[in-house]
Order: sequence, then structure tokens, then C-alpha cells
Amino acid sequence: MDSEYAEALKKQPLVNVGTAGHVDHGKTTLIQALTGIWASHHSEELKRGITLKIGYADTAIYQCPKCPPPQKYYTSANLPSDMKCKYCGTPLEYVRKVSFVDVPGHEMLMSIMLAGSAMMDAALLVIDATKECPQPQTREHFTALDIIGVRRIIVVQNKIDVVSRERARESYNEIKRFLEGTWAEDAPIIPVSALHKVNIDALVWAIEKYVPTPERDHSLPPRMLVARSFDVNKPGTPVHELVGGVLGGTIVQGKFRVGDEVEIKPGVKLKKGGQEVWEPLYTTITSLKSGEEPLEVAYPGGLIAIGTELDPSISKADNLIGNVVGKPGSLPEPLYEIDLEVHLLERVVGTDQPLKVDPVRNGEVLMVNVGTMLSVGVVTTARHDEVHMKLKIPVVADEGTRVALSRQIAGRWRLIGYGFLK
Ligand SMILES: Nc1nc2c(ncn2[C@@H]2O[C@H](COP(=O)(O)OP(=O)(O)OP(=O)(O)O)[C@@H](O)[C@H]2O)c(=O)[nH]1
Ligand SMILES: [Mg+2]
Ligand SMILES: [Mg+2]
Ligand SMILES: [Zn+2]
Repeated sequence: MDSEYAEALKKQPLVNVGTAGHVDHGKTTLIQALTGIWASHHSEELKRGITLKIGYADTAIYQCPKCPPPQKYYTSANLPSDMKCKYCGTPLEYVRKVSFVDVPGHEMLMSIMLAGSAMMDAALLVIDATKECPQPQTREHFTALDIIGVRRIIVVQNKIDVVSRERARESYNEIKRFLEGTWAEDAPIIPVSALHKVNIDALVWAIEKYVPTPERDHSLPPRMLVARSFDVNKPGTPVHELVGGVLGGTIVQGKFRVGDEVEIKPGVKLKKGGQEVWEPLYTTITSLKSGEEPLEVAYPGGLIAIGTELDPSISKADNLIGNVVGKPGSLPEPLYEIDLEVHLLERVVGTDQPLKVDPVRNGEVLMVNVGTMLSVGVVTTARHDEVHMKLKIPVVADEGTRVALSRQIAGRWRLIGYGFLK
């Protein structure tokens, strides 16, 4: 391990754990129990009590070297101020930082869940023990994790504070039956109360056991998926004090350094001779941050904020969501048309009653999720599993990348399958 990476282990999370699950099952409450942070703070989210955007919160995990698991585990959310074990008084040891990516469960917000899952190394599938399992978005998010390739999950059976012992057992059996015969059949199931912070140490233990920090090849050309973008200047800031646009996202490979030249693709939309075209942006990284921690070099893991010299009006209000950041010349060309090898699900799982998935038809409009990019396109040819589409917003991805496909059914986008980019 090089010394720069050893330093990064102390400063930034190097693993992302996401949430998944039906609306109101307690995903954001669980992230708060783990991190101490309410990750869903936009005014509209607070007003409506539902998560609308991708949320983030980091936590640091500590352990007591003397106590057994799960009691030995602590997080930033319950760290004693004297940094000593509350059972035996031994000074606690730092283990690692973990970043949590919180997604909405509402059926209307499936595209945001798909973008969020592009950033996850593992997921917590949160299931409300008071409700029969599976609920529609329990099924749909579970399928999405499979499609995006997040095949490391911990099932969190939540709200055990409000169920009888009998219902808890029944709920456990429903979960077991739901997972039976799937890739997640042996996933651990941890009962908790996110609201009352019961058994959270057992969940931290499961995260330590089942979600190791991924080993990555840091020599790959760097790439970041943009999940947020901002103008961080307060209104009325004098021109000479303005700072450039900020991009928030997760690095999927390689590492970025302050001072690096970068390209951002597909970039910004322009009109040229009546045609909409996207022009890449070029800029220099002026700062890097993981949470509040300034970094010289940033590795995959957590939400990294990249400060740039871009005109902040370009990056304001999440304008650059879905873009990919890399070294100039290293990113694939934006694709305005795509060829896909399509694999449809047998059933639409996000509806109340699962429906059969009809084949892809010529002329129909599909929603396409690639990384954090959301686009829609018209199918121009569909022959068996070969589909050609014209996209409204171009996507930037390598050959072989998995693309999630959704179709409007009764006014809602429903996941129907995936395709490989040819
Ligand atoms: N009794 C009880 N209530 C809980 C628990 N966890 C969450 N809740 C409540 O369930 C409701 C929904 O919680 P959220 O954390 O917003 O659920 P969510 O899954 O993030 O919801 P969306 O993001 O909108 O899908 C809130 O009223 C929480 O207080 C729990 O362990 N016990
Ligand atoms: Mg939420
Ligand atoms: Mg809610
Ligand atoms: Zn102890």
C-alpha cells in the first residue's frame, strides 16, 4: 500500500453503502442512526416527509479492542466524547470511514434510485416489519440492485419496536421466502429499530463483516460520475470573490488530484443549426473535498466535491448531473444513438400486481439509466433482443456497460429490464 493511500484511509470513506426499499420503510432514519446525519434536508423533502433526491452521509466506525462484537462497535453517531468504551473504559480504535448513499423509495422516483445505485458498493435493503413483504418497491429496488450489479446486500428488518414477537417472526419468514432462490438467498437479515437505535451495533458488525473496502486498481484513468452540481456562491458575492462551479459525485475508478486538468462529458447543450448538440467542458481541479475534509488526492468512495474553474452558472442547480469527469481524451465519445443487447424481466415488479413484460416495440419511448445519467430515447429498431435507440440526451459509457431500461406503464416509469451497450 502506498503512503498516499494509507493517508486516504484515515481521511475519506473508501466504500459506499446504499439504501434500498419501499417508501417510508425507514431508509433515511436508518442512515441517521448510523451517521447522526439526516440526509434528506431539501425544503421540499422536509415538507413532504419523503426523500426526493440522492442523499449522503458519512460515518466513522470505531471499535473497542477488548469487548466482543457487536458491543465493541461505535460510529460517529454514538461515539463517547472521551473516546472510551462505555462498557469497559478502554480507548477506542479507529476502523474506517463508510459513506452512505440514501435513495428515495417512492414509486415515482425510481430513476433517482437507479442513479444512486450506480454509486453503491453494497446496499442495505430496508424492510418495514409491520408491512407484508414484499411491497412493490421492495421488489423493484431489489431487482434494480441486481441489474446495476450491486450484489452485496444486508437486509435490515426495521421498526421492530412496533411489532409483536409473533409478527417479527412472520415478517422474517416473508423476507426469507422473498429471497429464496435468488442471488441474495444467504444475505444476512438484521432486525433493528432505526428510530430508537436498537441493534445498530449488530448492523455495523454486519457491515464490517460483509462489506469489505473494495480493492481497486488506482492506476486506471480516473472517472467520476456526477450526482450533484452547484454554484456555491452566496447571492451578491462580488465578481472577484466568486468561486468556480462545484461537482459532487463518486469516483468509480482511478484517483483525482488538485491541479488535474479534466474533461466533463457530454457537457453542455448547445443549439447548432437547429440541432441540439453537447459540447464537453474542460477545466482544472482547484480543490477536492470529502465531506468537510479537504484532500490533495481523492480515491473512489464517498461523495467527492470537485472545485473547478467553471462558470458557476453552468453547474448551478444540479445542471451537470449525469456527466462523467475524466482526464482530457480519456472518456468515450457521447452516444446520441445506442445499440443494445436487451434482456427483459419476466415481470414488471414495481406495480401492485406484477405484470408480464411485453417485448420492446418500434417507436416506443424508453427511459435509459447509465451511471448517474438519465435519458429517454425512441426505439428505432427492435429485433428480438437487438434494440437501436435515438437518445434525447447523449450518454457517456464504454462498450459492454449495463443500461437499465424502464417503460411508462399507467403513467409511471417501471423497470422492465436492462441492456448491454454494443
Ligand atoms: N416506529 C418506528 N418508526 C420508524 C422507524 N424507522 C423509521 N420510522 C418512521 O417511518 C417513517 C418513514 O421514515 P423514513 O426514514 O423517512 O423512510 P424512508 O424509507 O427514508 O422514506 P422515503 O425516503 O420517502 O422512501 C418516519 O415517520 C419514521 O419516523 C422505526 O424503527 N420504528
Ligand atoms: Mg428517505
Ligand atoms: Mg418518508
Ligand atoms: Zn470495551
